[in-house]
Amino acid sequence: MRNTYADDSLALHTDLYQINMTESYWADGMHERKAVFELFFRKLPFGNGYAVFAGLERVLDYLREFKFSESDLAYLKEEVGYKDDFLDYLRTVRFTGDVYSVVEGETVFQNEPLLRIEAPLVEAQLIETALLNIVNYQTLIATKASRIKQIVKKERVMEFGTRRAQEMDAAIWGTRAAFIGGLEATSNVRAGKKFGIPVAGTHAHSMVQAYKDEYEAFHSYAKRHKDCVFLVDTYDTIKSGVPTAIRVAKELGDKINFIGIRLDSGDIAFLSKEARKMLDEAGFTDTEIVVSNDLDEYTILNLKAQGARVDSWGIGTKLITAYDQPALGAVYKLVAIENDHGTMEDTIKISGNAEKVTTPGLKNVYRIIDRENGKSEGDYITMHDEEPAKEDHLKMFHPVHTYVSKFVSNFEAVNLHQQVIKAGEVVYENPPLPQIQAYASSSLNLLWDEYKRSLNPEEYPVDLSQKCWDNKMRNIQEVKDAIQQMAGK
Ligand SMILES: Nc1ncnc2c1ncn2[C@@H]1O[C@H](COP(=O)(O)OP(=O)(O)OP(=O)(O)O)[C@@H](O)[C@H]1O
Ligand SMILES: O=P(O)(O)OC[C@H]1O[C@H](OP(=O)(O)OP(=O)(O)O)[C@H](O)[C@@H]1O
Ligand SMILES: O=C(O)c1cccnc1
Repeated sequence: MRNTYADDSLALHTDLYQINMTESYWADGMHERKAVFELFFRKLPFGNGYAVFAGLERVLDYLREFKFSESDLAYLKEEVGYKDDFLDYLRTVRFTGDVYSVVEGETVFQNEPLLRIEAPLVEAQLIETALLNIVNYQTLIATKASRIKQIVKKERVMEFGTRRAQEMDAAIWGTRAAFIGGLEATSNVRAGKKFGIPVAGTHAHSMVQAYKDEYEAFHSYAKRHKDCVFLVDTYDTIKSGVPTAIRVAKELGDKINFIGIRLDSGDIAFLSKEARKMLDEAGFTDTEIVVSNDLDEYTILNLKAQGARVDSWGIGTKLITAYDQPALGAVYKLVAIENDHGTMEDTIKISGNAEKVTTPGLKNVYRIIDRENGKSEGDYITMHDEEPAKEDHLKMFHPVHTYVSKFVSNFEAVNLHQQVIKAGEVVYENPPLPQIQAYASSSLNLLWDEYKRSLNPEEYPVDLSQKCWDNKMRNIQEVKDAIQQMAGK
């Protein structure tokens, strides 16, 4: 069974428990209490030394439009059994809060708030699932793309993954995230239309198979397409594919723009070197060799080490599905809530695992940049009312291994958060995508190379201010005292 609705909305793109909690908050009169949630991940993906934030554009669209439609409410009534008074309340819910976020393309790290949501409790609660859904995937793919681009360096990388992506939304938004991470083009035409990403492509084996002959296929392709990249590995790359491509290019001369060839199977290092020799000997020294076939940063690094002659990389499955780590694991945690008397109180989630204990209270995250060398010393998480830019020097220490510390002076402290929504109104205009991509690249330039290497990078410091640390310890102690008191009763 599949139902379609003219007034479909994304408000139900949430977990049932969010609506159940909303019902309790509403029934207990807590729904309007101001709550503060933070969205962050705990561990960098792919063993990488940094991540690239993406997803804000869709988050803003989602929050701007947030509203239960009549068919949503009818479904909740009929299928879940919520009562009319609660449904009448849900009908009025919009997102009216404030959102602070890092911008898309920002280099980000573990345990720092990427978004801070300050809103009435129900609103902040209902949006959790969708926000995580969006940011988890897009940040993961932008990071994977950036990793790949760090290895490729100057050659062009094209995103070829739509056919292998986890359904259509993932292909479209994954492509956008991949572009933010540094890819130059996509084969997905709809992503090109929707986001202005350059589209690019060659042709498939099926075309050669359809004509049953490489010469016929290349000729026919060239008749209608001036820019030609011929796929040369359908039968035999060296004996048939490359010589046929050269023959067609020579015959058609200026009538076509012979961009080059694509290799999609076999030993890419060997074949690319052989093909390069053949193309050069035929006088096509400016032509490009495009390669594809289950590539990722590891294979590319290896191919480069073997001296493969590649000008352009087409990357599908392993990028768009984040093949080696399919989840970022970002979470959304309550850090403060208004109490009965109308003042904000911190909240904490305790865990046996020190790294999983949340850091309570409203916080900011600053990038501490050394004024002398322009490089980033680390990120510094403060309580909301601290102003590290006004300090002469900062003590930065590891949030778990506190003995690891350093003093920094002559620094700039750049607040990574921008207010993107104010009282429900979007107040931030996302820059055009090429600008976001350029920002991602400049943000990465702040990092020393040690944090950017793909294998065993140094751990970038994400430290707490003394005040933040003391506040966390005080909150832990308060919870412990309360538990002890209860146990003693
Ligand atoms: N020289 C190379 N060094 C390391 N890996 C390579 C090299 N050449 C190709 N690969 C990678 O090896 C993997 C498998 O290639 P393989 O040659 O086994 O199969 P294939 O050529 O794809 O076969 P098929 O004809 O079924 O497509 C791919 O991920 C490809 O990118
Ligand atoms: O290998 P990926 O990184 O996932 O990149 C996408 C792949 O999609 C195509 O293969 P496919 O076998 O689907 O079609 P084809 O017959 O056109 O080669 C293309 O040739 C690439 O190999
Ligand atoms: O244009 C191509 O060569 C292409 C596009 C999608 C997937 N594989 C290859």
